[in-house]
Amino acid sequence: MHTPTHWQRLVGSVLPTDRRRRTIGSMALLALVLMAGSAGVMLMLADAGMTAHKEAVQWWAAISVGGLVVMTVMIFSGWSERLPDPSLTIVQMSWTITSGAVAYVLAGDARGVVPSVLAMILFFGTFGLSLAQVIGIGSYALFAFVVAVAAAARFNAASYTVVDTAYALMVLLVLAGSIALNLRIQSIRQRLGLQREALAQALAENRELAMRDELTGLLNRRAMLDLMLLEQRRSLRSGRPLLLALLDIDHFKPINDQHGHSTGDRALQAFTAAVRGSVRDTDVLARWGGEEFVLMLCDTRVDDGLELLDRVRGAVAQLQVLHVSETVRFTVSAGLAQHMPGETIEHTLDRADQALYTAKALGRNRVAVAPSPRPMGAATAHLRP
Ligand SMILES: Nc1nc2c(ncn2[C@@H]2O[C@H](COP(=O)(O)OP(=O)(O)OP(=O)(O)O)[C@@H](O)[C@H]2O)c(=O)[nH]1
Repeated sequence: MHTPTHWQRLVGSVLPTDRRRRTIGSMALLALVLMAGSAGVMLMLADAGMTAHKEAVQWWAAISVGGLVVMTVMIFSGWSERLPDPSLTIVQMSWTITSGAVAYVLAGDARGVVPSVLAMILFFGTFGLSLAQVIGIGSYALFAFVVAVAAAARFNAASYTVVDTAYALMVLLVLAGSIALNLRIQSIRQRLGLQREALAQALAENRELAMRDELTGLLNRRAMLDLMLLEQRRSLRSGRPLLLALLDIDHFKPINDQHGHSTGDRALQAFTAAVRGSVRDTDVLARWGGEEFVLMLCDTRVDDGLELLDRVRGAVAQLQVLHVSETVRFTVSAGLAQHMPGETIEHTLDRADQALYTAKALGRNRVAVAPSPRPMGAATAHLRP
């Protein structure tokens, strides 16, 4: 078993237990650490006399870090959950951009540190924002720094040199580059999202196709076997009877031979529709192969199953499939078996098949019931004309 390290235990005890909140909480913590680091650098520069206004830098550091501390507490306490964006990404980014712009004015000769922090801030929200939000926050950053560059030029007009112009250009370049890259990442994310959706849909369609017979749309043999095994367990637990019937269209080969394969196909489709129209939604019909079908009747007694199969037989006998000017008609024979506790599904199907054989042998267009399995294997089928 995985034993958490001391560090993981420590982080686990601080972060919220809810997974989503833990994720946004850890992002907020990261933003706070970055801001605290930047504030530390600014204070260090102020101490070294590199910035123009030492006291103002101290106030700036306290307010910038303090604001993020408040937001982090709002996230960790769960308070932000009542807001439209509980991660507070936009608020945090606006706060840090504003504080970066102020730092640019206050940093004096040290304003060269600002562009890298700015780039970090802008990439911070890349994965949590929509395209419109990226454009919005990018425009705000552009506005804030244009104001900051103008303010820095005005307040330090006396000592303004070409280096300050270079810093200003650098800030604007970093901004433009970050926004362009962010937009690119957004479009890649969007494309990936669409691809993921298409893939999930294709997978679902594939799964469906693998389970279904193409001609009739019914469950195929493999899918039906899985379903029967599931119902077998249910029936065993609940004690409710489970019936399996094998249905086989009578003299189907002549239909194909005389009227063509496509008429045969239409006959199979008409047969499917007729059977489905005669049974309950909970009864499951599957194509077992060729012109043979399996019908599973859950929670149904043999007498009721027989009555239902008789109804199916009648509905199929009424079918008319048109071929040129002729009408093709056909009938169906069925073998019914009740699944008995202790026997396998394959064995129940074998008994249904024997009953079907009996129905065919006795003239077709009829339903036969398989007798309960006997230890000696003696089997005689009860018949319904
Ligand atoms: N059109 C069409 N025919 C199929 C399909 N699958 C199986 N068949 C045909 O079904 C016929 C089955 O014929 P047989 O097994 O001899 O049985 P039958 O003629 O129905 O005779 P009985 O079952 O004894 O009444 C064959 O001609 C197969 O080619 C299918 O998907 N489409």
